[in-house]
Formats: sequence, structure tokens, C-alpha cells
Amino acid sequence: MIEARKLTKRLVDGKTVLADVDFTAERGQFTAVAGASGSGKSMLLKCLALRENWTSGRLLLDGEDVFKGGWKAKMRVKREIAYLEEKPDLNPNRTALKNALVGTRYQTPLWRRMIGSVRNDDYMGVMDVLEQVGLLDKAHMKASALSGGERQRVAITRALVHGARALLLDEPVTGLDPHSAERILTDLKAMCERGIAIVAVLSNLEWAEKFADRIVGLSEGRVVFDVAGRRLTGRERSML
Ligand SMILES: Nc1ncnc2c1ncn2[C@@H]1O[C@H](COP(=O)(O)OP(=O)(O)OP(=O)(O)O)[C@@H](O)[C@H]1O
Repeated sequence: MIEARKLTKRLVDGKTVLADVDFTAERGQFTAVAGASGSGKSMLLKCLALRENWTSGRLLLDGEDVFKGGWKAKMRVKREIAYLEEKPDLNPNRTALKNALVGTRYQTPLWRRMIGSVRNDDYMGVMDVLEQVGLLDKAHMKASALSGGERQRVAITRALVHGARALLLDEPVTGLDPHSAERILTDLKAMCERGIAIVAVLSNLEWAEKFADRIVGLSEGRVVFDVAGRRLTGRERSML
């Protein structure tokens, strides 16, 4: 579904952060990205979501060459590929529900809703996703009162409500207690089974081995391994 070929990212000071990276993310697959601090994990996710410009390389979305496809293809990437930061950017004074609805048609004023220009489906859609991620009972709580894991789940809900078909998550469980981390990773796994592509930076290799279908290792901006369906060997671990 998402395919990066020979992705290279060089900074203005000439430093190469990603070098000739080949990377694919498939629908229904959970891919973990592992690597030491500064190895380029966040940059990889941001480039895939077009949050950062590429220096060179090709990005294919369902086989379509995005850079040749012009603004329409780029808009499609922005609509379908969501990048979620480690600390979700939520409005602390708004409820979980309102945060998840930001930018949807449901935000339209009441008078427009009354004349039928907004379908109630949007509202029900959010409630459905909140239920899937176990947050239905917290839908009307302010974001400031939610735990770190719950805020992550609101951000995931918002991305799915906006029609994301791929979630790129930067350290989604870093700093969470083991129970909350496991809950998020279990939810992500369930989303994969519904056809969403999940790519998550996971610094904890045990979590990566337990939940991911594939683990891609980065070191100094290069892919050093791409392993599916098995645990990492000692040699692979030492490459990070
Ligand atoms: N805007 C920027 N300006 C300067 N250097 C940057 C910028 N963005 C990233 N870098 C550098 O690029 C390299 C890769 O950064 P990146 O954030 O992708 O690393 P990472 O693997 O996600 O690290 P961490 O695990 O610490 O978050 C780092 O050396 C970082 O300092």
C-alpha cells in the first residue's frame, strides 16, 4: 500500500538523516520500526506522511507514484496516512468526543445540522470508534482529565474518523504503564485485522516482537534489517 523507494533525506546543513531507505507498509500489517536515538525513525514516519520534504526517492500509494501525481496524489496521502506524535496534540479543555470530531462535518453549527447538511452518521462514527478503543464511557470527559494512554486512543480515534487507512505512530506507548501500553498495542493489532496499515516506532523490542508482524531496524538512517514472523537474533539486536 505505502511504498518508499530509495528515500533519502538530507538536512539544510548537508547531514543525511535517511539514506536510500526502501520501506513498505501493507494494509492489515503491523510494522514496528526500531533503532537507537537519532537513527531516523521519526523522520522516516514524517517523510512517509509528507510532513517533511524528501530530498530524493519515490513514494507509491497503492501503486500510484505520489510525486508524479501532483497535488491530488499528495492530498490523498495526507487524507489516508495519519502521523501521530508521541504526545497527542489535543485541546485540554475539550472533551474526548469533541477532540475526536475536530475538523469533521459534525463541527458545523447547529442551524446547519438542523437543516440536514450534516449527517448524524459522523457523530455515530466517532462513538463507534471510541467504543472500539474502549473510551465510550470517557467520551464526555475533558482531555486534561484523561491519562496518557487514553489521550493516545483519542488521537487514534480522530485519525480513523478522518478516514485514515494507515496510522504512523511515533512512540505510541513510550512513558505509559505496561497495562496501558498493552491495551494500545492490542487495539492497534485489532485495527490491522480490519485492514488498517499500522507502523509504530517501538523502542521496546519485546513489545515489537510480541505485537508486530514485521520489524524494520534503522541505524544511522539506513535499514539494517527487515524481519517478518520471527524474533530478532542477537546479531540483529546488536545492529541497532
Ligand atoms: N529539523 C531538524 N533539524 C536538525 N536536525 C534534525 C531535524 N530533524 C531531525 N534531525 C536530526 O536527524 C536525526 C534523526 O532524527 P529523528 O528524530 O528521526 O531520530 P529518531 O530515531 O526518531 O530519534 P529519537 O528516538 O531520539 O526520537 C537526528 O540526528 C536529529 O538530530
